[in-house]
Amino acid sequence: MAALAPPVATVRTAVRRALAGLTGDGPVLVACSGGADSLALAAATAFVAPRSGRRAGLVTVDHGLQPGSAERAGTVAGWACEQGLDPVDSIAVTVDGRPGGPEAAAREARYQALVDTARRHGAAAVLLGHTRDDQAETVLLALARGAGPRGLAGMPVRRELAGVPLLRPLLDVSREDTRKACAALGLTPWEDPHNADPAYARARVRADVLPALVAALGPGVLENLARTAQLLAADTAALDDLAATALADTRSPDGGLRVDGLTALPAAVRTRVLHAWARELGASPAALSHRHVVALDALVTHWHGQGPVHLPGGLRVARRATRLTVVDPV
Ligand SMILES: Nc1ncnc2c1ncn2[C@@H]1O[C@H](COP(=O)(O)OP(=O)(O)OP(=O)(O)O)[C@@H](O)[C@H]1O
Repeated sequence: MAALAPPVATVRTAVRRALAGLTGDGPVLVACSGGADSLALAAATAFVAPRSGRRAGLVTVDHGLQPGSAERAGTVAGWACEQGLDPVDSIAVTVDGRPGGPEAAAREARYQALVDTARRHGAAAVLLGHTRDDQAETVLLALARGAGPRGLAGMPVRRELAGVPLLRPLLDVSREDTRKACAALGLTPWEDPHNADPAYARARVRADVLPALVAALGPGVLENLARTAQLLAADTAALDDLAATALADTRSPDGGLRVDGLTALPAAVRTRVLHAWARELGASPAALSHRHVVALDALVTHWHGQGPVHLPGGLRVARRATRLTVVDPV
């Protein structure tokens, strides 16, 4: 018997670990674009899942944004059926008419389709193919825009969207290994032209910045960036827990927040409380910025009678005596 190529074993081990932590007995669905990362993930899942007593299927989304996208989706779905993956779905989505740029609109449509499909099949989880290299890129992009620990924590290994667990089993696996695993299995990945398009910041980081970092600082730099994300994810989760408790403790009966309770908190917890409260009031997370939270915090720590703080969504928050409270829009 031919020896198993090490990258194939690496990807299978990562998938085995992810499946071991799952509850519920529905199938897992691999979200597969046909690119090297999610193709290697799908091949590994087709091998590992049945041996772990779990059904595995695949979903591929056709965004309809590039010529030939329907054929690509059909090829991926056909391959998946040959691998014994079941169920297999190819979902066409409409990206036009959604808010945000084309990339954000495509992502939103894709996640919606993935979650809808998972719910339809009662899936235990959706598996995404993000790798360690994707995580390193995410951390660098977050650093470049001055993100806080939440941004630097990168993409989580697990999160829930509309009640569906989304897992990223390959966050510790390099892109080089997913490519090598595909080659060892005789699979030809689809090359997404967007990945090489210098119009996108992520593509420029991938093509220019990461290779320069590796050349200057050595090959360990990608693993180190991903580790930074992991460490910050743990710290962020702990601070979020503290903030949730503090938010409950500082609420006043009218739904506002007590200034004395806020003043007693460390800044890292207080700003999280203010951020969480603003979201709860209806400020959209995408529009709520560091500047808004700093202005809310100043109502607590640098009070000199200043006027209300304007938050996204037309909300206004003012200090009234010893409370922060929502005031009527102008
Ligand atoms: N069209 C799609 N259909 C289904 N899943 C997708 C699609 N596009 C992306 N995904 C999922 O999202 C993950 C991240 O995709 P993205 O395009 O951001 O990264 P990538 O590194 O190019 O991944 P890949 O090599 O798998 O295409 C993919 O690995 C896959 O799990």
